[in-house]
Formats: sequence, structure tokens, C-alpha cells
Amino acid sequence: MAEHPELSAQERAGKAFPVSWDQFHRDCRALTWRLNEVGPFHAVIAITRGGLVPAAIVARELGVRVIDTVCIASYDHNKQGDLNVLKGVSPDTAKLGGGTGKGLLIVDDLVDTGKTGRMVRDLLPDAHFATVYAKPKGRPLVDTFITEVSQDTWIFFPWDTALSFQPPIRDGAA
Ligand SMILES: O=P(O)(O)OC[C@H]1O[C@H](OP(=O)(O)OP(=O)(O)O)[C@H](O)[C@@H]1O
Ligand code: HPA
Ligand SMILES: [Mg+2]
Repeated sequence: MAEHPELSAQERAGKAFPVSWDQFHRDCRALTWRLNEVGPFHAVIAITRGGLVPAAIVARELGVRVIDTVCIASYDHNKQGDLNVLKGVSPDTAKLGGGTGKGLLIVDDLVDTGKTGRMVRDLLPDAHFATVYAKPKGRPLVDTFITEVSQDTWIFFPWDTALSFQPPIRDGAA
């Protein structure tokens, strides 16, 4: 924010890819169709906070009731800082995955630079890592995803946005 105070969040973020709740739910179900071919999984691990929403939908569709979290913070709005692991997997979940994550499903909303994905891969190298969306830099870290967007696209999730008035296109709307 301090670097470009005159630009909107969207302008700073490059191309915008807004996702509605409907679209997100559909994409999570599409992801689960693919994951259903790979499982079964002992547990689902959500990378908070963005992974909580797809993890709930995927776990519901796969019939998995053991759900854990890995809590990682890095972005302050659209600027990434140092990664901070606030909480790892619980001892029960670690035991289910034999210490390396085998048979566990890690879910996040997206991979961007892949830094978060690299960290969870280091924590649980044998787990299956799934995201709904992927950008090219992070894509090699993901086992299963649904939609790829370009690196300069910013995905706007429904829990981060609200309906608002848009000026007509001919008046200069993006
Ligand atoms: O591939 P990367 O460049 O590491 O970026 C991807 C991560 O960034 C976002 O999380 P964020 O750290 O913003 O936290 P949040 O999920 O709580 O919003 C997103 O939910 C991913 O977890
Ligand atoms: N959208 C929302 N959060 C994010 C993104 C994105 O494109 N990249 C990293 N965190
Ligand atoms: Mg996240």
C-alpha cells in the first residue's frame, strides 16, 4: 500500500480474476472428482486460512471427517512477507500419516509463488497436495489442481470481496 498509494488493489495486482461462491463451490467439486481417483485419504489438512473453505467442501465430498490445519501466514493483502508457521499438524494427524504425510490430503485455495506449497511439502513430503487454482511458479509443487491462471493475475476470493457498484465500461471501467 505504501509503495503505490495512488493505485487500486486491482491495478497493483495486474489482471483480476474474481471468483463467486457458486464458481468456487463448482471448482471444489471438480477438484474432488479428481481427488476421488487418488485417495482414499486418512485426513484432510487445510492450510489456513484460505484452505479452510475448499477443505470443508472436499472433505464433505470425500466423506473424510478427520480435518486438521497447518496455520501459515505470509501475505499482507497482496504483498508476501516471510512465511510464519503458527501451528503445525497435530500429533494424531502426524501419526495417521506415518510421520511423512502418506495418505494425507493437504488442501489450499491456490499456489502462487509456491513458497507456502514448498513449506508444506517440506513438513509432509509424502502427502498429496491439492489446490483449486494454480499460477505457473507454484504449479510444479501441486499434485492436483483445477484451474491455472497467469502469474500476473490476482484471484479475488468470495470471502475477501463484496458486491459493489461498477461504472459502465464505456466510462472507463476495467
Ligand atoms: O504460493 P504462495 O506465493 O506462497 O501463495 C499462496 C498462499 O498465499 C495465500 O495465503 P496467505 O498467506 O495470504 O494467508 P491466508 O490464507 O490466511 O489468506 C493463499 O491462501 C496461499 O496459502
Ligand atoms: N489471490 C488471493 N490471495 C493470494 C493470491 C491471489 O492471487 N496469491 C497469493 N495469495
Ligand atoms: Mg493461505
